[in-house]
Amino acid sequence: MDPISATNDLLKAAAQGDESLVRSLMQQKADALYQDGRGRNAMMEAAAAGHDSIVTMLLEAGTPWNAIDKEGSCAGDLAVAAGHDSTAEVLLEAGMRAELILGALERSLGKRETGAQHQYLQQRLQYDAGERLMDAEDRAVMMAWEEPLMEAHAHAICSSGGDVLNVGFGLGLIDEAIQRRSPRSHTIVEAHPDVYAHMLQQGWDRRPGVRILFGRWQDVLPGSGLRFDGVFWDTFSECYEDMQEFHWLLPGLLKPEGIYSYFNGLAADNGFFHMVYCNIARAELAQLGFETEFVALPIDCSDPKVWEGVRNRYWQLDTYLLPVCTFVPPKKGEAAPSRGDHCQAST
Ligand SMILES: C[S@@+](CC[C@H](N)C(=O)[O-])C[C@H]1O[C@@H](n2cnc3c(N)ncnc32)[C@H](O)[C@@H]1O
Repeated sequence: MDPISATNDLLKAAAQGDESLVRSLMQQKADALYQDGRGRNAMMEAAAAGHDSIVTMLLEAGTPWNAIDKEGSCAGDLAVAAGHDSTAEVLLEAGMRAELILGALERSLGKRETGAQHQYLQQRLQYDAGERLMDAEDRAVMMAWEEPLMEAHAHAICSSGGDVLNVGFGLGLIDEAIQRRSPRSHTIVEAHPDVYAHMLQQGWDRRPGVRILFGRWQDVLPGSGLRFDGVFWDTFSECYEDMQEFHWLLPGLLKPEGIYSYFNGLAADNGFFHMVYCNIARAELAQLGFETEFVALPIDCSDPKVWEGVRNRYWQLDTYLLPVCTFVPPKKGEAAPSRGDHCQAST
């Protein structure tokens, strides 16, 4: 059979779940990467119909877990939408494995964007009527629609009422929510000079229990000797590797049973990619001694008016998965987690 006919037949055989035909067509050089008029490849067809073994076969043949069709759905999205939980699980594990290996490879090659943060910190920022904080390139640094999320994050990290740390002030939404809970102390780390000036102008240095550390968390937290009961992390112009680096600091920043939470905007333009990243973060935090649960909160910011004039539409989902990570340090005699463990791609 010629490769074009074999490829067309592969799409049909994958949808129908005919495993032996799929295998035979692959041997006849059918193209598993081919995407038809709707942008669907054979693995997407198999995933939409819940054929786990064919999905596994096509993954092993090199089909990327994260190819998307013309509507922006990947194979995992199609499996989830059709209620095929076990198929979604196969793809979730494949996604985690691939991303962890990629991350480990990039780290070992020293591949990392470092200029973006430097550029951001040099830019002039603008507070738009308290509704949003914008950078000089029309990117929203923080937006008021996040207020209910910040309220929920504050609730999680202030549960013990003790010493609380927030990294990244932005609009100060979470800091207002923390203040309403009157913790014993409230430390805020902020790196941008315009945001810091705004904080001083608003009198944040005189608010009860507040200590402001002006500078990048990378510079002001390591070696500070500070310990907290609750920590929240929400910065801007930093990447997943920066977040990992922050996570490595956590065992030295949190008291036992302390709560850590972060703005969960990982891959927030696709539901399945988002799930993969939530699971990667959970697995990596587990290696550092954290038990993580995600609390699902409905969120609707789909009104186009919200995003008028904003270049980076950083949220596109209808459910927010709020991470609540409890620090359970290893008991005496148990091995302490290390940065090296964390880089394993086998979780
Ligand atoms: C998304 S906003 C935080 C919003 C905040 N959660 C709120 O409730 O309004 C991000 C903030 O982190 C600050 N930031 C960015 N990188 C930082 C870093 N490396 N260290 C400390 N602050 C940083 C930004 O200047 C910005 O004020």
